[in-house]
Amino acid sequence: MQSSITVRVPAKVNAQLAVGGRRSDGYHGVASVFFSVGLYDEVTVTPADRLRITVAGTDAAFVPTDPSNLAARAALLLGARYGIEPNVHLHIDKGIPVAGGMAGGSADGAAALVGCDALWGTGADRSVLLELAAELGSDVPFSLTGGVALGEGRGERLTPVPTAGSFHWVFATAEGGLSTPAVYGECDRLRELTGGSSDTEVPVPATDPALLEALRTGDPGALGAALRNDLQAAALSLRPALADTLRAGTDAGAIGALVSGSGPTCAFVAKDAAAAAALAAALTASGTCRTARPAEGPVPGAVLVRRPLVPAPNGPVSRAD
Ligand SMILES: C[C@](O)(CO)[C@H](O)COP(=O)(O)OP(=O)(O)OC[C@H]1O[C@@H](n2ccc(N)nc2=O)[C@H](O)[C@@H]1O
Ligand SMILES: Nc1ncnc2c1ncn2[C@@H]1O[C@H](COP(=O)(O)OP(=O)(O)OP(=O)(O)O)[C@@H](O)[C@H]1O
Repeated sequence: MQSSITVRVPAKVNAQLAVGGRRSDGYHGVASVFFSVGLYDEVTVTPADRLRITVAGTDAAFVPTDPSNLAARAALLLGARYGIEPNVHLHIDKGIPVAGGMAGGSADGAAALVGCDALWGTGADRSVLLELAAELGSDVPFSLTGGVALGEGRGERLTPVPTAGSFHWVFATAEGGLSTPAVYGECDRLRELTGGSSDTEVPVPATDPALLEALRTGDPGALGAALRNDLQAAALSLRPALADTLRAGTDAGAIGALVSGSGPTCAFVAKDAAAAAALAAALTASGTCRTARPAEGPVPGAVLVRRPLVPAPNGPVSRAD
């Protein structure tokens, strides 16, 4: 019989994040070019007598193990949809920075949806998983799909973006996280100083065609030049030291630099794998970040890495893959 399922799920960076005005529901309309990169969490789902969460990895101590954890919320939501008691142990091995602007919690929510679906044999359609993902959070649908995608609405309405080849990124993590609502709130506050922050006062968010062309042609220089994040000023306002990190990366040869999503992780583009390794070493040595890691992308979204154990037709139990 099947014992446990492990799902691997990547982090994201927003190669571009255009933020519209604050809507009446409190969210902001966005045009987000989500880009999945090879920094991963793994979520292992095992049958248990009750819903239980454990967390390992860097900064595990900052991740909630109560029902507010996005992985727990995902199990509860999928269970409620299919009338299943969500009695599972969810073990999260964190490789994605916590509260770092790289959708770590969202990744775990997406992974738990995929893992519980496989464990319970619910066979949910992709469209159902995407709908539940959007209910969990604006970034969760993209964690499910991975690749590169344009996110509209509050970020949950996805359209795949064609890309060529692989791009080389470096991610510089910071001590301590930033709260996503606080960064959006700071963005509104800064906008109030210069003309208003509501839906009617801020232009409709749109993507830059130069970014889409850079992705389509696989040109890292053009990607670096087209990076843009409307939340960056707010993240820098809340954490001024991030300017030093961005400058250190640019001085060390990055061909593009921006704050990742709501921060405080800073993201840099390098021309190839060797340049990314050198840039990560220089950033780590600069003392302007906790550590810097290279990662390639795009990569797929949440995927099963260990399939259920199933009885072989004429023999002992074996792995399905
Ligand atoms: C900054 C990004 O990571 C960029 O991809 C996302 O916009 C944030 O997505 P997320 O963490 O999944 O956020 P959610 O869990 O949906 O929302 C958390 C809070 O962030 C703010 N929020 C989020 C998304 C959005 N489009 N507008 C917002 O104003 C709201 O205050 C909301 O209450
Ligand atoms: N599985 C989880 N992993 C990490 N944080 C979680 C998780 N579930 C809930 N949280 C809560 O969510 C907060 C934000 O963490 P997360 O790592 O998702 O931030 P983020 O990467 O900045 O998110 P995003 O980029 O989607 O805005 C944490 O401070 C924590 O309280």
